[in-house]
Amino acid sequence: MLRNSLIGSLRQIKPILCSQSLRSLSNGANSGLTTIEVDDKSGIATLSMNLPPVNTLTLNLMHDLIDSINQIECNKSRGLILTSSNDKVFSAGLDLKELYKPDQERLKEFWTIFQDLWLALHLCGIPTAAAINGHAPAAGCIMATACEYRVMLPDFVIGVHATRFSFLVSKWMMLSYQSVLPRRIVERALNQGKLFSTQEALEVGLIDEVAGSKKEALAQCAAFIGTFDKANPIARTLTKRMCRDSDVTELLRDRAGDLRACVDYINTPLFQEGLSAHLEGLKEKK
Ligand SMILES: CCCCCCCC/C=C\C/C=C/C(=O)SCCNC(=O)CCNC(=O)[C@H](O)C(C)(C)COP(=O)(O)OP(=O)(O)OC[C@H]1O[C@@H](n2cnc3c(N)ncnc32)[C@H](O)[C@@H]1OP(=O)(O)O
Repeated sequence: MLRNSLIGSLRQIKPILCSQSLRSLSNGANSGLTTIEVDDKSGIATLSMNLPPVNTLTLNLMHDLIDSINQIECNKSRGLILTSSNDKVFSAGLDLKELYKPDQERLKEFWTIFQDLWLALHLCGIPTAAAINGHAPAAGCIMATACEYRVMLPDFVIGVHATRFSFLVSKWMMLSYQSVLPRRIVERALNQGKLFSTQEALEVGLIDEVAGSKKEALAQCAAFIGTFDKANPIARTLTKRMCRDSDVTELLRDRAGDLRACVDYINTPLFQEGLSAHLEGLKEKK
């Protein structure tokens, strides 16, 4: 909804066509892999990913996330906090099984919805924060960096470790990382395939705060969202979009080209062999 109107004109404010009332958030036609809770006092919506065991970004979870983000925006919540119902994993990133020997049409659909999810989070008109209450590797980290603020619990890891198993990332994913971290740190971390511990992530600025518990993390995210109380919401939204314009345009100017490059790369023996070894490694861990 909002995202689609932005594709036409990034600088325009979407007319609010949504008619649901603030407290009547339901998960409508989605698969129920996300839940939305709106705090009565603050009006802030907490969006939880709920796909056991590790919130892998499957087609259905990504669909539900986009649907939920749209609902939260349409219901004029004051802000959105993204978190997980799992107490060890925020999100394990893209569902690796979708990338292994993929059906070509399904792979195109999968990558397109991943692009859509990134756009939905990146362009969300209301303030966004991530309460990272577990590990956040790869696309889990990219989702967190698409939010405006990150609070993380101790003893977990976050980062884009794609090169460890011969994956590349698209430029828009790198830009998302780079919107939070200095370029030299991103270059090094991406090339190393580095996963940062919570403490390291705080030190480099990948996260903004550490919290002692999920409850505290949610409270810290809510406090961040409260810092915009004096800003006019429309001016804030326009300013956010202006700040993010170049990163978003990088994807929008050639979405089809990005899709082609990704599909081509995923089909290479280099990628498939690296992925196969990675999947074996995950099995052998047990
Ligand atoms: C020119 C441009 C080219 C661009 C080309 C683009 C190509 C795409 C490439 C890049 C983008 C990639 C983005 C990604 O997000 S890829 C996903 C990367 N994620 C990971 O590697 C995470 C792997 N998982 C883990 O490290 C751990 O699971 C954990 C730390 C998240 C949690 O550990 P733990 O609690 O111990 O759980 P388990 O490891 O036991 O896992 C439980 C269960 O879940 C399975 N699983 C875990 N992660 C994934 C996953 N990402 N996809 C699918 N399945 C996953 C795991 O195998 C276990 O399964 P089980 O044995 O059947 O129980």
